[in-house]
Amino acid sequence: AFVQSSQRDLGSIAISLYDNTFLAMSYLRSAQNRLLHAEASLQRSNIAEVIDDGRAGVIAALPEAADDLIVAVERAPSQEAQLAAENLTTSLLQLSEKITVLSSTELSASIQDLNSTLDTLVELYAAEGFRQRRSAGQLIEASLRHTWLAIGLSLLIALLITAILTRAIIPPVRAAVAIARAIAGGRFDNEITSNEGSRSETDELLRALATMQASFVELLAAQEASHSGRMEAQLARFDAALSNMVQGLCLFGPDDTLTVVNRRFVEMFGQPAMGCRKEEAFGDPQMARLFALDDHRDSICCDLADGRSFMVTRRAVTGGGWLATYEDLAERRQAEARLVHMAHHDSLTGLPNRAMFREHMTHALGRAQRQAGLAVMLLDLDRFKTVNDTLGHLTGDALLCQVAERLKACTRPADLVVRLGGDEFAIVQEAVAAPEDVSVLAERLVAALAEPFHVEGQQVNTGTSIGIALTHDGLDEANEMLKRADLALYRAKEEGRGTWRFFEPAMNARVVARRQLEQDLRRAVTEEQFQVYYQPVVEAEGGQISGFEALVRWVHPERGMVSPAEFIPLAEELGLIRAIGGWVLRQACSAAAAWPGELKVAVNLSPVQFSGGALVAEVASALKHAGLAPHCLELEITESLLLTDDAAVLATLHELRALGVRIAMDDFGTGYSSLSYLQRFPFDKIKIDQSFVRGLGQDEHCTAIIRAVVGLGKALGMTVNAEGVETAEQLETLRAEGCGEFQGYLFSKPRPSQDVRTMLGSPEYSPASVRPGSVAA
Ligand SMILES: Nc1nc2c(ncn2[C@@H]2O[C@H](COP(=O)(O)O[C@H]3[C@@H](O)[C@H](n4cnc5c(=O)[nH]c(N)nc54)O[C@@H]3COP(=O)(O)O)[C@@H](O)[C@H]2O)c(=O)[nH]1
Repeated sequence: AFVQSSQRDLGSIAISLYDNTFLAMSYLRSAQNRLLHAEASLQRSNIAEVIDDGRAGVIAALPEAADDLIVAVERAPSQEAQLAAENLTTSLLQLSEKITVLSSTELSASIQDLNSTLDTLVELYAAEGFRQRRSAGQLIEASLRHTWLAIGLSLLIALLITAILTRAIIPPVRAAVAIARAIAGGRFDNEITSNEGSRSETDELLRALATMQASFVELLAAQEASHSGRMEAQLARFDAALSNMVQGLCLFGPDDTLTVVNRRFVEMFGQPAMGCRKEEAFGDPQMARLFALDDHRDSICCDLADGRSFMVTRRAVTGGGWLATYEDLAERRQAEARLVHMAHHDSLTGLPNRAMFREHMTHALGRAQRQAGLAVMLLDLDRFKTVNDTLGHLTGDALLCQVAERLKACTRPADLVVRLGGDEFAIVQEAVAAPEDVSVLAERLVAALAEPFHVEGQQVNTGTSIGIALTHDGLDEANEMLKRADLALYRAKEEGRGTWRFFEPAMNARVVARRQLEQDLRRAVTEEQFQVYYQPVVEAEGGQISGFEALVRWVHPERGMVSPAEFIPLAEELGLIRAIGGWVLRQACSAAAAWPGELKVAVNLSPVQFSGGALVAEVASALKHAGLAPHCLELEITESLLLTDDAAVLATLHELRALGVRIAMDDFGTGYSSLSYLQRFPFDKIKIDQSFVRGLGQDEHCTAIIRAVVGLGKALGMTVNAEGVETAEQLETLRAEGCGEFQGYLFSKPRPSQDVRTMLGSPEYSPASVRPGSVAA
């Protein structure tokens, strides 16, 4: 900084010398020259006596000299010089003013005075310039001195710093190198000390080394632990493998002493003395036979004195020694027998399976040719899928076991009861003298399975349908008989389940037709070949339409309109009902949203739609999408859904209710314990099954049942709907019994969506105005 300041000062002096002193002096010299020229021209004019010409030269020179002097004033190197220059300028200007009144001599004398004053002034400027030059020289010398001093000081400081750093850094760095070498050499117990809290590089380095050493120690400990853990796990696995071997095992070392025996070996032969040679392992010389194998025979059968037989297998061990395994031949035979049993029996029910059925049939058909006839019955549980879907597979399995027991209880020991798979059972009845023998058994079976089951504390109702095939031409074959029984079973199910049918040749065609229907239905779902029809629900009081029931129709491309009674059970069986039911729900909600007022729409739900857990969300989404108020949607469920006290079904019903939709019990009275269902859930509506309405006037029980249901509905605060009302007489009776609303052909058949407005526009749906026979088409 000092050197810089000196140089700056020197620079200023040099500039001042040039800009002020030298330039000012040059202007002074210029002014002097002008005066000298003026004086010279004055003298020349005196000599030539052309005085005016000489005076003219002076008049021109004086102002110019004054201008030069003004510059010299401005650049004066000191105040003294400046004052002198100003005085001279003033004198010059004064002379210039008096020039005309002065004589040539006076003028010449004045100019000479001015010249001599100018000389003095030049000397003054020169002296000032010299003074400045001298101070520049002094300054340079001082600057040089200071520069050397600064260099010397810097060197001293540098030496000092080097010494301090050397003392502070090198010992810790040496220590760090030694520690790093020790760590690299595998020593991890080095004592590493560093200055606590210090942020110096060496302390940081030492701390890093300490951390590194600690990490190595941890890593080694972890490796060791994991290695010994692996070893232990390996040993445990090895031990578990040895202990769980079904064969006995012993291992002799290279010195032919007993080294290892497994648990099974001890169970088989007792504990031998370990570390002994084979002759001494057991006290009993008989037992030495167990080790009597030589290297040339690797497998022998060894009979012990106690009657047991073992298959002994010997193997040489790499590195010397040998091991032998022992298999109890009696156990092997038992295991083989178990395998044969498993191959021929169903693991769930313990009944013979399909393989056993075939074998048995081969023999039974041979016997049938020689003796009396043979019947194959094929049984399928009714509503088993619903039980499985709603109550879960464990309940389904338990039900199948109970069914197996009942089937066995109904048959004779000579009959073979088989589980073919799923809910399909078969019975082979031998020594059949006449078809009636088979019918008697079939009837017994249907009745036995129609009785409620009690599974895991719940009552489950199922039933069975039976297809029967009889030997008839002596050329029968197991598969063919099964196929015929299957066709008969189809017919039994079609005819309402809970019944049996004998095979008839015409059934073949029906089954082919059903298979075709299955295919068509699958396509119908993808191509949405459905329509929703609407049947009005009429209020008893006032005869107004309060809503419509949505009923699906399948518009088959070739067969035309197919009844839901035909395809809904099939859709349930094929797992298509969720797609169809969801579609109907969305259509019905959208249609109802467009109806005037607060008309309700009732949608039928299949029990299958309750499984899978998506129903509530599906209903909520249909309502939201259509913009329909939840209380305008009524969901109809059937009693079959409540076959059991299934908590999940009830929870779903409560969730649906929480959405705000209404829940109706459809086909009421057709189940086994209809009344008890009403306890389980607070329905909004009960729909009396059509069969009771149809029975009015013919069967007095029907009137009694309707009266009871209406009374119950009133007591429980539920609307009672009578469906299937076809005649004015039925209507009158139902009205007299107090039914709240009606549905039936008497008012209208279900009709397509576009007819709803026409139905609503009809002058009156008042029961009084509807004459029997005036049913809308
Ligand atoms: N899970 C679903 N099931 C549905 C759906 N749509 C219909 N169904 C069920 O199919 C069964 C047959 O229905 P359908 O052929 O439509 O018969 C209904 C009416 O047409 C019929 N009905 C109405 N009034 C009368 C009458 O006066 N006489 C007479 N003989 N029949 C009449 O009754 C059926 C209505 O039944 P219900 O549902 O019990 O009120 C039927 O079980 C339908 O439930 C569907 O979308 N999903």
